[in-house]
Amino acid sequence: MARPGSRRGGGGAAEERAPHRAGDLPASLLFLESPFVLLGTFHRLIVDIILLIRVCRCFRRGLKGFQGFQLIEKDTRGEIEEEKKGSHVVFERHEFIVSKEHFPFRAIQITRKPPAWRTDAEVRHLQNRLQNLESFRQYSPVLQNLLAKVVRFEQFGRRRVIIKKGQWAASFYFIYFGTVAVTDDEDGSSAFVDSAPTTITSGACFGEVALLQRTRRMATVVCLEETELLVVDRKDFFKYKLDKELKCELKKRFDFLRTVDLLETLPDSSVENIANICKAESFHYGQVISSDLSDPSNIIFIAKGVCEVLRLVDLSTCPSYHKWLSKQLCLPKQKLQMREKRRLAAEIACVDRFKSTMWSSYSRHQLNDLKDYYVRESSDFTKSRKSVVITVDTCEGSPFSEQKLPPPPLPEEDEEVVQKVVSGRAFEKKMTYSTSYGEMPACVAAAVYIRVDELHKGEYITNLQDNRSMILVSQGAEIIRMKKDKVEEFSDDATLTKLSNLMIKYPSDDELCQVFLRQNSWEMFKKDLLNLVVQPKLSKMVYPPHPCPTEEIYGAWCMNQAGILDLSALRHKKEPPPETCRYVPAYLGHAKNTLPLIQPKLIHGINVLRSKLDGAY
Ligand SMILES: Nc1ncnc2c1ncn2[C@@H]1O[C@@H]2COP(=O)(O)O[C@H]2[C@H]1O
Repeated sequence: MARPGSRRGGGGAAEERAPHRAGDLPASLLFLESPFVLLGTFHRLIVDIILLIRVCRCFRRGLKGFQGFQLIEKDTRGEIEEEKKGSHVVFERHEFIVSKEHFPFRAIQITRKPPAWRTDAEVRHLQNRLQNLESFRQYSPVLQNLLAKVVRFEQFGRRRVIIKKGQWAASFYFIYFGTVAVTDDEDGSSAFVDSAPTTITSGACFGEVALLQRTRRMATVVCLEETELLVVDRKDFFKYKLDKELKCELKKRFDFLRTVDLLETLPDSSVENIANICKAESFHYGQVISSDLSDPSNIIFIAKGVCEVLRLVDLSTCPSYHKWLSKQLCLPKQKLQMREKRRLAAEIACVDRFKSTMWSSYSRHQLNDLKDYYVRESSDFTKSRKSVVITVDTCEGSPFSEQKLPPPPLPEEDEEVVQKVVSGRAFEKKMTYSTSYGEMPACVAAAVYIRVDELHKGEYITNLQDNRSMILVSQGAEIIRMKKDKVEEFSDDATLTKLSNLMIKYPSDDELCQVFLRQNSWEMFKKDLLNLVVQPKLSKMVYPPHPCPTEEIYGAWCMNQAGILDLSALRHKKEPPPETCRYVPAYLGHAKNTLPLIQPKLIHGINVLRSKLDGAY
């Protein structure tokens, strides 16, 4: 039997005749045969494999910070955890990223299966998960089940274009997580420069128009952030009659817009076009619909329910507040005796008589000079009213500053100081601010939300006369929000005139402040009256129905936990607790780009020193 080795030399007699010597072998054979060369090659191979493993590990670590980590199989995740145990302690980013808002890992696994492979239990699981989506919830349970059988999961990063304007439609989308913008350009770049782009957020759906009307895409849809979508492909869209549901939705929007007085002169086709380019959004009670209504390019229609327009009024910029405060802070501590009152009245009458005598003693010429003087004074006063100058009280012990100096510039390198200013801590204790009514302690700088308007079904809001930021809050409403130029595109002359003439004017901050102060004193009176009537009955009870508030309910400064600024506490010169800062600092729109001059506290009411109501009975 021929041995394998015998064939290597080519067989033949010559091999037998002349045994091989190393020098005679071909180079390739030499290479194979040398154990050192073999070892070297093996070593290189091992080094390459180790390098490859390291690179893969780096990639996997990197992926964990990315949401796509969810797409890595579970076993791989386990492996990574194993590797972690031996390595340094690292920040587990995915622990924080995977939240209930993201599409869960198990649901992703189900959507990755072809529809035929999904079990009933898996379809039910998916259907339950999709209940988070407002637009999905509206469908009948049967349709929901059918959709759960076919949806695909897709995840895109910021700036990724999902739908390109002008292309034929292939899919319909539900947003599970994230926000997309609708733009008119093809690459969606305008969404990142537009201050208020048209957005669609989680829970809503898009991409139905081109499918329903069998036309090309009417707009580009681009991701504003990392976005998770559930996709229904064209064939499933028609197979499960999703088109019927969406046509119903479109009809509802059309019916509503038909009732809006602004669009009453438009033909049905134009209203239908407008209905095509908008979405109805539902908001629960108390949810903020828009935190800044000042953008004139948007228009919001109230399709259902009621919305409130709120204004966060910074009382520390309102002259009426300072006038009111100056009166409150000068209130006599004790109730005046009758005799004392008479004496004061007599004094005032004396002063008045003296003044009137003086005025009548002036000549006409002198009176004119005086008038000039006062006009100049009052114009200075108006100027000073516009800007509240803040002064830092440098003298220890005194809560009120005598100097009216501009605030000293902050040393840039002193980060701690900057931090303090930003957080509002720098304004504690030592700060006063000067107003036309004198120095005010910073602790009375307060801001309050005031309702300026209420919008009902069929009403709309746009074109605010001034650019103060207003907040729109839902009272359980459904709204339709769109760009004004889109409405204008389909409008006739009558509608355009109506739109351009529309100017919504709300009272100034100072007027709102006056309303607040009036309401506040009425609230305080009601409270006092209630105490007067209810207290004697309560005192007869062994246990009060609610625990009585103690001194501890006072947090920082003179603000209690119910958000009532207590000026009577300020009069008693109660020392504020030093470092505790439990009040809510108000975020004011006008201070967006600057450091806050003064940090107002968000309050609900003001408590002042009041005389007892006992005498009223
Ligand atoms: N103004 C808008 N507001 C909300 N969604 C819109 C608006 N304009 C277009 N869309 C959606 O963006 C989608 C783009 O593709 P379609 O035209 O298929 O369907 C469109 C609508 O679903």
